[in-house]
Amino acid sequence: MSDLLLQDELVTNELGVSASNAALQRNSGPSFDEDDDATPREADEHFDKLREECGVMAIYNHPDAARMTYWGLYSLQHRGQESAGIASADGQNVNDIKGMGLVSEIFTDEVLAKLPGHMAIGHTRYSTTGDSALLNAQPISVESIRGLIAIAHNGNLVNLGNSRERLERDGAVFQTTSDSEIIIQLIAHSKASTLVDCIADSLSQVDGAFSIVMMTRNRIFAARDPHGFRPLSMGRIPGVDGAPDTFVFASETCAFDLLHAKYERDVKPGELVMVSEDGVTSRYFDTKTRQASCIFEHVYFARPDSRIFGRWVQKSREEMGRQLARESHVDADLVVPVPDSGVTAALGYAAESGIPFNLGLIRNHYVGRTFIQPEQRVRDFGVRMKLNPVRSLLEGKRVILIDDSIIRGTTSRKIVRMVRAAGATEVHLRISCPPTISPCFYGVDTPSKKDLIAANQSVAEICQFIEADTLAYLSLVGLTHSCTKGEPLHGLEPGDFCTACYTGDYPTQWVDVDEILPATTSVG
Ligand SMILES: O=P(O)(O)OC[C@H]1O[C@H](OP(=O)(O)OP(=O)(O)O)[C@H](O)[C@@H]1O
Ligand SMILES: NC(=O)CC[C@H](N)C(=O)O
Ligand code: SF4
Ligand SMILES: [Mg+2]
Repeated sequence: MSDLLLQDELVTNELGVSASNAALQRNSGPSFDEDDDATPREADEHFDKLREECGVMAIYNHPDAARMTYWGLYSLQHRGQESAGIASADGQNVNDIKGMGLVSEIFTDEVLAKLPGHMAIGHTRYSTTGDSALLNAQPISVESIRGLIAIAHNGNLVNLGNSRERLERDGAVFQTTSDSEIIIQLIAHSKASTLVDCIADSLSQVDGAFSIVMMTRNRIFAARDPHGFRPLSMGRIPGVDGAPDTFVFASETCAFDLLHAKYERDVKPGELVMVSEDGVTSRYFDTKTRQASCIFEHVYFARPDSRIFGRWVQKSREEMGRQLARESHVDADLVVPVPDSGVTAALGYAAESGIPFNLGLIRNHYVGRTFIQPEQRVRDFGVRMKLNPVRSLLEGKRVILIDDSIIRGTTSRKIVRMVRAAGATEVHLRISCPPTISPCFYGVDTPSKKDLIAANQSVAEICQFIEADTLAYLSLVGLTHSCTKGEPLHGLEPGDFCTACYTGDYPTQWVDVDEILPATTSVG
């Protein structure tokens, strides 16, 4: 038994926070059976659509632009599963088709045939402002004196103030209750002389997180907010036999691989890129703001096969695991990841500690992400439906479980019990980020403070609640180090990340958007 195990109170060291649970009170809180009273049918009836983040995609100069966008969105499905849409243009007309549900459910061959043209933009949505309804599905198109313009947005605006009322007084007719439409209405009502100036003018008026792609009948635009909260990359498919190249923009570079597009660069914070028949041009609408890219993209959201903010997610996650092993070692027989997002960090932890790695929990691939399910009963059932222990691996073993984060504590509590019930003699939990103590206002729908377990309980109390023998989180220094280590050329410095959900120190002023745009399906 390690020293860590013998300690019963919160242990804070230079790098991390940890706690042990030698005096487990296994009878405190609801019992396993009480937690599990949702039947499959009840759970199914209450199962909300999975909610993560939005994905955006754009393509310029391809004969089958809508189909390419479809494939790109398919790779970005993990960023949003509530609704999806594609708008295409052929130089004259813009058409769009949107629907509720998954990309593959909405876009059949027949539907894609109704989206002609060599340009397209697309979106997979997970709502943060405005409810999850067809009218808020994206791309959103608005007619202006400069023609029709369509937008797809990942992020969340925070300074909406009275801009919606002001625009309505100027004659804007809003079609949606989402924040994204404000950007496009500001463009349509800008007094600047050219479309590019109108866009730059609009983008410099809004604050918060926006990685956007836009399309007119003959141009594509891509832009990122000055903090660079959300990712957005540009890729290129070389033209065959002297034909012009195809340009692609996507939230994550994993979308490029399927299209045989080569990653070229990130759209920079505060940059507006335009692609037209004259080629690619770029300008900055803000150069003074400090970068604050979302570190949670590296911890949880993005796929490990994506390069985010100039750095492979796989590299960051593996290093998080290694650093976690250095900060909070515990003697054990087996390192077991909590799939999916815990897998890469667990590989790093095992490599650094020399403790064998194995898949002691098997994931059902037909159940998605659970942490933002609306009802506790459903979340409880969702975890059990999704993850199942491998008794033959766990029996008689001292197990270290590795997960990327604890939000409400639902997953951890279930998994620790599950692994113990499968015969593990000790269960130690290691988390590859610091305690999540504050909600996000920048496009990730983490719950309010009252539901974030680490905002209300100490690490020792959480350890007791989840019934682990010990619990330790990665330190903030360890996390930023893991996302920057060995990246001298393209990556970010530790200070270039937003870490507000671990510190409560937000890079922008924020307003609760629900107060400004209440979730309602009625418009006008
Ligand atoms: O403390 P909780 O409220 O339970 O939330 C934390 C869990 O939620 C996430 O997993 P999720 O199932 O959403 O997705 P994943 O398959 O990508 O890990 C995260 O990876 C944790 O496992
Ligand atoms: N998660 C997101 O990026 C959401 C985009 C936008 N705020 C919406 O609610 O539609
Ligand atoms: S608050 Fe957290 S989740 Fe939100 S942008 Fe900042 S680091 Fe990312
Ligand atoms: Mg998980």
